[in-house]
Amino acid sequence: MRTNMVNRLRRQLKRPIVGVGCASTGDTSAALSAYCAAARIPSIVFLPADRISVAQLVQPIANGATVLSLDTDFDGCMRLIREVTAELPIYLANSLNSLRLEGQKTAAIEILQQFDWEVPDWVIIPGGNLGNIYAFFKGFDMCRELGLVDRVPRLVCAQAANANPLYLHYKSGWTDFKPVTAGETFASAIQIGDPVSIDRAVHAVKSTNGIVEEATEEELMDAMSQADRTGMFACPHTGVALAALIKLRNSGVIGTHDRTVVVSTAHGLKFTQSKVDYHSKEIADMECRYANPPINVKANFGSVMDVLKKQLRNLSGIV
Ligand SMILES: N[C@@H](CCOP(=O)(O)O)C(=O)O
Repeated sequence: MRTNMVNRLRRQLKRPIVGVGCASTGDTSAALSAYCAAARIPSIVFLPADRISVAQLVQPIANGATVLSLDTDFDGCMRLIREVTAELPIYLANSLNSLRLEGQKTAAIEILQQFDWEVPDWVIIPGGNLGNIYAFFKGFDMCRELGLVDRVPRLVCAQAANANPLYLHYKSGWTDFKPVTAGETFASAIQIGDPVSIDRAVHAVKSTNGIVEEATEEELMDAMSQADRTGMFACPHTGVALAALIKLRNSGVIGTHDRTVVVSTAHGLKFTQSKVDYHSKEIADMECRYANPPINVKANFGSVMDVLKKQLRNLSGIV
């Protein structure tokens, strides 16, 4: 977000802007409140009560934002803040704001730069409000227009099966878009049924010969946990994108030698509860096949040795 631009608008507009606002499932609100605090601009965030993690809730609170915890889902928060910002001089920073996308698109430029300007074959992006996929498209396409690269990657939008309006639209052959009521998902930041950037996302997918894929709760939690086993600490939304990668690889759509980037949208530390539930195998109807629960052991040498010998036998078969 360009806070210098907001500060300029605050001074120059006939009706000066008094603050910056967003509806959020926890990540936009964290970024917005941090930058606003640094730029000394008041921030106002609308959050769906009891639908975001404690770590996500506490970030805007700590940064001094005005936090409205609303008894509705993200789509309800989004509708409300659009109504409110039509009345009050609050600058709406969600992804329907084209200036916001200008900042967001730089992630695509960074990918190309880090790949030494060699275009990856695929970029997989978790999709909720759908500004992200359009911003990536905009960044890649700008680099193509500038002649920095000669093509754009194929984009994959990965949605949770419980909140999959774009996936359904794609599967229907892009016939009339229908918003859905988003069901509960561990990928709570993309628990969105009526995305504001739907048209832009459709444009991004179509223009890149892209794909929309979905992941069930079990698929996304397993994929996240598999990634963690490699030393990452992924969030459930990244799990959705990784599950899409696994599915597209298994079906042969993504080839063995295709260079694929998976976009990770949040840090796993914001979602410790779902990881704890997974590793405790406390999720109904989920096998949790990569669970790694802690072992409770009596605090004496004999008990510790017994457990370790058994464990090492299982791990290496040599003790
Ligand atoms: N996942 C987002 C939802 C807000 O959408 P955007 O339009 O600001 O991208 C969040 O973290 O709040």
